[in-house]
Amino acid sequence: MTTSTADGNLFIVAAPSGAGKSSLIRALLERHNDGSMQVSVSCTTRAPRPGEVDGVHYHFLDVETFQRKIEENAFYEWAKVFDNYYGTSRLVIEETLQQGIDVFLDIDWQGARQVREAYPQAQSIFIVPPSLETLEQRLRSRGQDSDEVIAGRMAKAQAEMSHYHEFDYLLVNDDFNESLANFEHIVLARRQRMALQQSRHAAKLKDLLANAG
Ligand SMILES: Nc1nc2c(ncn2[C@@H]2O[C@H](COP(=O)(O)OP(=O)(O)O)[C@@H](O)[C@H]2O)c(=O)[nH]1
Ligand SMILES: Nc1ncnc2c1ncn2[C@@H]1O[C@H](COP(=O)(O)OP(=O)(O)O)[C@@H](O)[C@H]1O
Repeated sequence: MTTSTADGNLFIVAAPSGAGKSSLIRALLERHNDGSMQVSVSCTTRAPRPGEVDGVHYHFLDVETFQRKIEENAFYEWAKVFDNYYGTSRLVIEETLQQGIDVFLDIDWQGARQVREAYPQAQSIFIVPPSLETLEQRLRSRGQDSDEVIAGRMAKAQAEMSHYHEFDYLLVNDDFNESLANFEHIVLARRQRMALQQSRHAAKLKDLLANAG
């Protein structure tokens, strides 16, 4: 991907299912609803949960369509998670970043690896629950998955968590408001740093042009 200093920032947010990543991203976007941040809507072959809307929560695709998109190189990253395919649309990410908008990717560790390789300046945040018991309680309280699905997610949680060290930040989501404040701090600090770099570039360029003239 070609980048300019005015590009938006790319944030990877991963967590075991039920740790609270969707809730934290949603709450952050509600606090910054000025169009400067967006969450990427992934494509998936999993069935919609009750209340999930096509194009809002996910783009729900059949396996054949998903595989065709893989062949067309339409995904920035993709992975198989819990026996379903999930992927991030390349075009949407590139266009959104080029508009200077920050993008959040709610993806698993496999996707995070691919994004880091393609876009090393991406910031990655791993969210963990305070305990496995709490994780199970959250999956149950969400009330959207069957016992079988919850058991499968709990079984995979430890495998997902074993990748925490690949991430720039680790956030323990115990008290929600405290986690939200920490999450916001990470995001705003990155923005500030990039803005500072950009202004340094601008100042250097001005000097260079003045000296050349
Ligand atoms: N690699 C990758 N993983 C994704 C993508 N979208 C969602 N996931 C991950 O797939 C897993 C399951 O997501 P989902 O079925 O929505 O369950 P939830 O995490 O319990 O809400 C989570 O770890 C998501 O972060 C994507 O576009 N790419
Ligand atoms: N800090 C927290 N304390 C208590 N409940 C939480 C907290 N964070 C999230 N939850 C709840 O846990 C459930 C799972 O959160 P969700 O954001 O859907 O997880 P994920 O996107 O990581 O799968 C939801 O019912 C959510 O409201």
